[in-house]
Amino acid sequence: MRICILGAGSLGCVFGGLLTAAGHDVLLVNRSADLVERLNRDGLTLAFKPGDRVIPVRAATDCRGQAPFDLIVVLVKSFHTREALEQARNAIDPDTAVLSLQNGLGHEDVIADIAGPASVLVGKTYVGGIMTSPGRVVAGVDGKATHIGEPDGTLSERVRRIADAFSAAGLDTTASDRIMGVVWDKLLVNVATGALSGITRLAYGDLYDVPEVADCARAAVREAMAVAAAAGIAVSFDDPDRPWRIAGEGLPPAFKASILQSLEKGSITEIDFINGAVVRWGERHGVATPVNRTLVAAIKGIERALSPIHTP
Ligand SMILES: NC(=O)C1=CN([C@@H]2O[C@H](COP(=O)(O)OP(=O)(O)OC[C@H]3O[C@@H](n4cnc5c(N)ncnc54)[C@H](OP(=O)(O)O)[C@@H]3O)[C@@H](O)[C@H]2O)C=CC1
Ligand SMILES: CC(C)(CO)C(=O)C(=O)O
Repeated sequence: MRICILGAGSLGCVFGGLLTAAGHDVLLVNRSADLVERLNRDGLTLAFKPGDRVIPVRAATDCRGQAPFDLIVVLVKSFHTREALEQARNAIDPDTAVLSLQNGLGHEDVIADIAGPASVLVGKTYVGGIMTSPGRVVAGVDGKATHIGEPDGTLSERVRRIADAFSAAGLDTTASDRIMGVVWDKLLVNVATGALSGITRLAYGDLYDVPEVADCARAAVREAMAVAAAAGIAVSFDDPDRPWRIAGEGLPPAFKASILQSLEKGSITEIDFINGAVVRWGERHGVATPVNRTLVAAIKGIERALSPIHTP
């Protein structure tokens, strides 16, 4: 398959590296010329528990001159999606599937705007990646599932084909007929810990030690579950404690949720797509979301206090 990883950062490199190693024709796109040069010169190093694996990869700073891809996997941060896809327009044709594996809600609308509704695939992943230096990524793949699907839940041939290709590459992937439920399951996990990590500045080891934080996390998840129910979306959890627990499962005590990582880099965060999405969906469906609203306000305030934020 001809695949573009749009936003080859921490997570994109894990998917791009493993799909390249499995024999697919993969282009890793990252706007950093320095990173692209290193990847083309030295290959990508994926660090797994048993040891490092160096994978020769093909990288570029954009999609200029590229023929249309079979699949584009969107893995820029949520606030970069529109810009990145606009820049990749020439590499999208009616047969190109565009799959977001980003956290949060709302990416599919942006993809549909630019690539057309027929291109849109929906996905979520529990795979993790942290780029520890340019071109070296610590990968968390074992036991971490990825789910992809058509927005309407159809188990199409293309979804099955892509899921099979990902699984054969070592990325355990399911073709899902309830992908919107899967999307909300992951949203609940991010709602539980993301904003609270950013506000408290605590890594997971400490975050889980503060009972008041746990109470607040469960309250935020409870609101999001009420919104999902009002919207007719069936999530897998009935206890708000589960998403809170799952967020930290298998991660080292020093692990920091991505919202905290963004703030520590001086960047804005994906809060609008996570707790912010719960607030917007709550307004749409008549469900009050005061806890999520407050978490959004606090993170927005921190982003402002850290300004001048680097322009993303
Ligand atoms: N990392 C993880 O473990 C997980 C991440 N996710 C989700 O995956 C998405 C990506 O996260 P992550 O990999 O951590 O983020 P990263 O910031 O590590 O990677 C995104 C990369 O995209 C680059 N980029 C930004 N704009 C463009 C553009 N226009 N064209 C090409 N490249 C661009 C960024 O460059 P620059 O650095 O200059 O901004 C960055 O290197 C997010 O939605 C996140 O929530 C989901 C599950 C786990
Ligand atoms: C690792 C996990 C699941 C929870 O922190 C995450 O998605 C994030 O930090 O954004």
